[in-house]
Amino acid sequence: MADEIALRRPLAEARRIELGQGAWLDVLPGWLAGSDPLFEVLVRTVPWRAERRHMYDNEVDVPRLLAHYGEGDDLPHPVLTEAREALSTHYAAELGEPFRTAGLCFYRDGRDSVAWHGDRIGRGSREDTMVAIIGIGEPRPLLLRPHGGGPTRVRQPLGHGDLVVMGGSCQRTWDHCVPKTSRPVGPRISIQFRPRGVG
Ligand SMILES: O=C(O)CCC(=O)C(=O)O
Ligand SMILES: [Fe+2]
Repeated sequence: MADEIALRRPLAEARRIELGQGAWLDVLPGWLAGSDPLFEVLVRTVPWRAERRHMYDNEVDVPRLLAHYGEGDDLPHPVLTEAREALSTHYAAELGEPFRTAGLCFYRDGRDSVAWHGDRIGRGSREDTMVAIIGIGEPRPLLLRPHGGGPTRVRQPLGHGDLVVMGGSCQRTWDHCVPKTSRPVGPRISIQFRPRGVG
């Protein structure tokens, strides 16, 4: 059933990209099947809110819609609970704790974006940790470069059920962003799972 919403590949098939400085990126294209029907459910049912605030090191007004699910909150679809549990199991030894929170971002079109940053609110600024992201809807590239600037070193498209996991020192030694684009692009939702105290 092409439209069934389910995880379809073992996480062991993820490919690891060593970024250097103790940072890495695991990539698993098409982890989630049925991402289009899931997208429709999330657009309709998630309590999206617009947010203008300062976040991360230096900026930013937030040109995208957000929703946050803390520990113990029910996630907006059971497949997201399954995904969080599968990630917690697969990375248990390496991470040493489960993924606990979920942040959802809705990029309505190419004007929605997130500026260069590391997830350094909390423990990501001091410790190795992991942030797992599933992209659904239209792919938008996640760019990575070493913290402090310089050219983009990785450009990883994320959409239609693709998974990336940023790990090791990635949040403090590297920055990531989803740039604006003037190309016509459809909407995209990003789902990020993080351990306790990582933001
Ligand atoms: O949209 C994405 O895939 C990345 C989002 C992100 O980096 C964040 O919310 O911290
Ligand atoms: Fe981030």
